[in-house]
This record gives sequence, structure tokens and C-alpha cells, in this order.
Amino acid sequence: MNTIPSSSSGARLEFSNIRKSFSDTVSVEADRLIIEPGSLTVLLGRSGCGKTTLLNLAAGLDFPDQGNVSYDNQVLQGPAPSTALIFQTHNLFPWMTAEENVAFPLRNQGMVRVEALEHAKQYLKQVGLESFAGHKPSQLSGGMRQRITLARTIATKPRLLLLDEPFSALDMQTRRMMQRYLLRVWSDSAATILMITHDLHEALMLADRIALMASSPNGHIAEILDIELDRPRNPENQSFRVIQQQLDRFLEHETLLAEHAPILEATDQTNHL
Ligand SMILES: Nc1ncnc2c1ncn2[C@@H]1O[C@H](COP(=O)(O)OP(=O)(O)OP(=O)(O)O)[C@@H](O)[C@H]1O
Repeated sequence: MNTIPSSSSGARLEFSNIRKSFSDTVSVEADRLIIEPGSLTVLLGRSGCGKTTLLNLAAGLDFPDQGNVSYDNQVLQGPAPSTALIFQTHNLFPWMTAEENVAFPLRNQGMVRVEALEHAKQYLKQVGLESFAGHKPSQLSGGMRQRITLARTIATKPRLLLLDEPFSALDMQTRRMMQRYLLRVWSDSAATILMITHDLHEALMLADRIALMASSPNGHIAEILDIELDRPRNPENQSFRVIQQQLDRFLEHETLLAEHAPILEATDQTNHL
């Protein structure tokens, strides 16, 4: 067996008039965000602006107080179907080899062991780790472990892939390599991807669309940018740099606002005395 059939098609997600409150003062909003099947959307914003909240709503792991999230035009009432999540830290089974880890969900789906291991090897090949099939996670680097996680996730052929800063614990070089693997896996699988990052370079290397999130007054989507740069993306390209500067300004502005928020709040309270 040399080829792996791709997933049927990516899911369509829609956030409509979302409001999720955590207290009287903290809430996250998304008026309207449509994530088209097979697209790669990045949520970009400073810490605390509500990115993970939106990702959890997309996964159906949490529910909005107002509005709804639709998956293929059906309002989510529970965990989203055919959806996989990848976080910053891997959750591989330490006692299993790389190929056993990747084969695990296939075995769970009823595939016989020999066939599941054969498939696992193919998925490991997709992330350049076929020669490490017999290694345990502890024998591999952080980047390799995240690649196994990616291979295992793709083995389940999810229609929606939700990534919460999956590469942020990795060094810059490994991170760049992981981005290339993610793009390869994305183009082979046709899955819809919604990914969180703080890193605007990463966002620009990967995204079809970037939803820029702001923190004030509530966490919200401030702007949605369609990134119409040719692939593979070249950071030296003039258009790339122009958008990078635009994103840089946005994040800088957000940082300034966050730094001044305590001063502004104090001034506001004094004015009310
Ligand atoms: N379960 C919760 N209980 C109380 N407050 C919460 C809860 N979850 C999130 N929040 C608050 O909601 C806001 C948004 O949090 P969220 O984790 O979505 O932000 P984020 O942009 O993902 O941040 P980071 O980049 O640091 O992960 C924050 O002010 C956070 O403290």
C-alpha cells in the first residue's frame, strides 16, 4: 500500500452573534465568522483576547451564552463531529512506539493490527518520520513528537482540525519545518483548519484568512484579512512584508492598549469620584 485516501471534504464552520461571558467584566464576542470547507484560518491576537474560547466553541466543548456555532449548517449541540484538536503539548502514549501511537486510533476504529501499523507507517512518512517508527516518544525531540501527533491526528481523517498554538514550544527552525509539514498534510487531507497563533510570521506563512482578535472592550474579532499571497509563501516578497507590517502595527497597538488599560481604568475611576 503506497497511498492514503484523503478525508472526504472539509467541514464548514460559522460563528454567528456569539457572546460568551466569564464574568461581569470578561466576555468574548464574534459577530460573524465563516470558515469555508478546506480553508486554513488563523486566529491571531494577544494573550487573553479570546482565541481559545472561540476554538473551544468550534470544538463543541463549550457553548456560547448568545448566538451559535454551526458545523455544516447544523447548530452544534455537543462535540463537533469528525474534529481533531492539537495543543501545544503532545499527548502521545509514552509506552507505545511512534507507529503504535499512530495506529492506535485506527485500531480503535476496528482495523486489524497489521493493517493499522502499515497505515501508520504511511502517515509517519507524510511527516518525514518513517525511519523512527520503532522509537518511543521519550527517544524523540519535541518537534518529532509534534509530527507524530500530526500523523496520528491525520490518520483519523478529521474534517475539521483545530490547532491551539501547536508549535509554540518549539525552537524557530523546528517551527518553520512544522509549518511546512502542516501545509503538506493540509493539502493532502482537504480538512478545514482553524489555528491559533501569537506569531504573525506563522500566521502569514500559513493562512488563507486571518481573523485579528482584539481584547478591548471585550475580546472580539476586529478584522478579517484574506491573505492572497502565492504559495509557497516567501517572507522576502514585498506583499508579504506589507501585510506583515500591517499585522505588526495591529499587535503593537493592542500591546499599548493592554499596557495602558490599568492607567485608563484608574483615571476613569478617579473621574467618577
Ligand atoms: N473558564 C474560564 N473562567 C474564567 N475566565 C475565563 C475562562 N476561560 C477564559 N477566560 C477568560 O476569558 C478571556 C479569554 O481567554 P482565552 O483563553 O480565550 O484567551 P486567549 O486569547 O486564548 O489567551 P492565550 O493566548 O493566553 O491562550 C481571558 O480574560 C480569560 O481569563
